[in-house]
Amino acid sequence: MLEIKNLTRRFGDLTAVDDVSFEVDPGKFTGFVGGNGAGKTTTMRLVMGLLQPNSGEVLWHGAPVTAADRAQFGYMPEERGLYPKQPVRNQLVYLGELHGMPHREAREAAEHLLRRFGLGERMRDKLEKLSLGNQQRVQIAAAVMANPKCLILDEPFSGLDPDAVDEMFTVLSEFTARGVPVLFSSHQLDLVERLCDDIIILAKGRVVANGSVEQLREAGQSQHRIRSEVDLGWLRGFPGVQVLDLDGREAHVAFTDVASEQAVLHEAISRGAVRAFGPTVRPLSEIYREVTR
Ligand SMILES: Nc1ncnc2c1ncn2[C@@H]1O[C@H](COP(=O)(O)OP(=O)(O)OP(=O)(O)O)[C@@H](O)[C@H]1O
Repeated sequence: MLEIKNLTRRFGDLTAVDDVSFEVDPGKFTGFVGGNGAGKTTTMRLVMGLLQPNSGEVLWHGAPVTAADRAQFGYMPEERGLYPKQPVRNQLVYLGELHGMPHREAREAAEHLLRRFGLGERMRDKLEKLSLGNQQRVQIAAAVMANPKCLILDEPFSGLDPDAVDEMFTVLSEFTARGVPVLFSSHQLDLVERLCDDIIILAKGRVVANGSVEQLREAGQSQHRIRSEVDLGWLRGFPGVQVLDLDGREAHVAFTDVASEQAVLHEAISRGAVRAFGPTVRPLSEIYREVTR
């Protein structure tokens, strides 16, 4: 397990990462979400030891992370690490060798990955000759090349079309299935909601929400949709109910307690047939707006 404990990093007067703590559990996809400048990249650089914290620490399996541990992490940096003018396969082989793989093994692993990513025909091409989406695939291949024990990926899915996202996710799932913790940052909330087990939301350098998608939804205000055969105007002013949206026979409401939920249901039935009554699934984008406000 990767633990980020009370990390703080300042740049002059700016506190880019402010007492940030969270965990990335084995075998889990943890999405790291936050607006521009929230501190995601800085946190990832601190995890990788590319920046030093002003305070706080990073633990790997309960002990302070070492250079040897980090050498076994797969990292996809924001600035991307590969050379545009070098052939794709050579770069992956070189990376594998840097991580201690014998040449032959590195070459086999690189070729296997590139074929897997649909780039079998492009192995000898310079990176810059590939489309942006394919360059991104190669960057992901580089991060997973040396059988990483932990993956730290800065915006791995940006610039990928939906099919490519699913393809990359399938590849990364092979690592989580083996217990590898994966932390990835993203601006694409719908994608994070769909792919992640856990989510960390960062705003102005601080963690403002942390948990599974279900936990975040439950922690927020619970909303219900009601559809009736008669007008629902009576909901306005009903005790324990906040009307969020009302359109004749259909309403979105929030209950302040379980008792008011039952009271409204009884009242609705007494006034006419109720066609729908149940909690609505809130999109992550809504929760995000709430916690980053
Ligand atoms: N080396 C640096 N020197 C000075 N300020 C920095 C440095 N690196 C980051 N910052 C500042 O720290 C804050 C957090 O930046 P960071 O890149 O970590 O955010 P982010 O969440 O990754 O944003 P984005 O989604 O835009 O990439 C920003 O205000 C940024 O300008």
